[in-house]
Amino acid sequence: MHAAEQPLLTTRGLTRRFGGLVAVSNLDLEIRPREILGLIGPNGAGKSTTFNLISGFYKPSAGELFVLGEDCTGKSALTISRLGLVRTFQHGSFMRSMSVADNILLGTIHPVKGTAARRARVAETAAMLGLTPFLHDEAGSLPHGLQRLVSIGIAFAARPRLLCLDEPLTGLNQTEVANTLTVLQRIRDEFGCSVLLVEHNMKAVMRVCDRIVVLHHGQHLATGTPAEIRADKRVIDAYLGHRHDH
Ligand SMILES: Nc1ncnc2c1ncn2[C@@H]1O[C@H](COP(=O)(O)OP(=O)(O)OP(=O)(O)O)[C@@H](O)[C@H]1O
Repeated sequence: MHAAEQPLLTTRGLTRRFGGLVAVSNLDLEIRPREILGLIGPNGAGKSTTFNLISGFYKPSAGELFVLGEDCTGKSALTISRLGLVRTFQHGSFMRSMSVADNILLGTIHPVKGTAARRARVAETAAMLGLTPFLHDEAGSLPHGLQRLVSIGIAFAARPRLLCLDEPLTGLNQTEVANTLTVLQRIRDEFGCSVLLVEHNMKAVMRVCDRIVVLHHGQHLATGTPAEIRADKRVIDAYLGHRHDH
């Protein structure tokens, strides 16, 4: 297989139990280069657990995880992030009292060497995200939608191969959602970065994702393009029939 075609991430039989509860069961997942992959499903389906497993925050009870072909089963979040998988957290992760520039700078500390190179990376990242006019503002003083972009900026400043976003659209208004989706498409198109999107906003997921994986009760229910998923009776019965457009 050509290196460019190698999946960025592969799981085989990935399983996580919490006591007697199987939160993720026997999951086979593949994330390809340059794709926006949506991970959806009803509350409690196992999305966050999957997200934590593939980013190394949880250890699997069984199964395997490969990042860029390297066996990362049971490896730490730091090891996995150094291979190019960077994540955000559900409620945003940034320093409210620091400037936007200093926040993005935090994301450059490990991956970028030297002050000048870091400053250049901050400027380029801010430009990508439309944050240049706000670089010197306190991050906590910005509107909600821009605060979310600061969180994404910190993660993207590392120029990951795979950016994993946990519900980045929750609480955003329509304009902010549209703006964030444009940013995700630019991250894919201009930087060749793949995006894993865990999100309940179905309209947005259907609009931006190349492929979608549906989980239900910790199990894989379906994988397909947005059109395939929308038409899948099992998905409609388990999830889309009870719309989750918040
Ligand atoms: N740390 C934990 N300890 C015990 N049970 C957990 C833990 N984390 C998740 N679970 C359980 O595992 C199942 C899957 O939860 P998970 O948070 O992965 O679902 P989700 O699809 O992300 O849900 P939501 O959309 O509500 O965020 C749920 O039954 C949940 O209660």
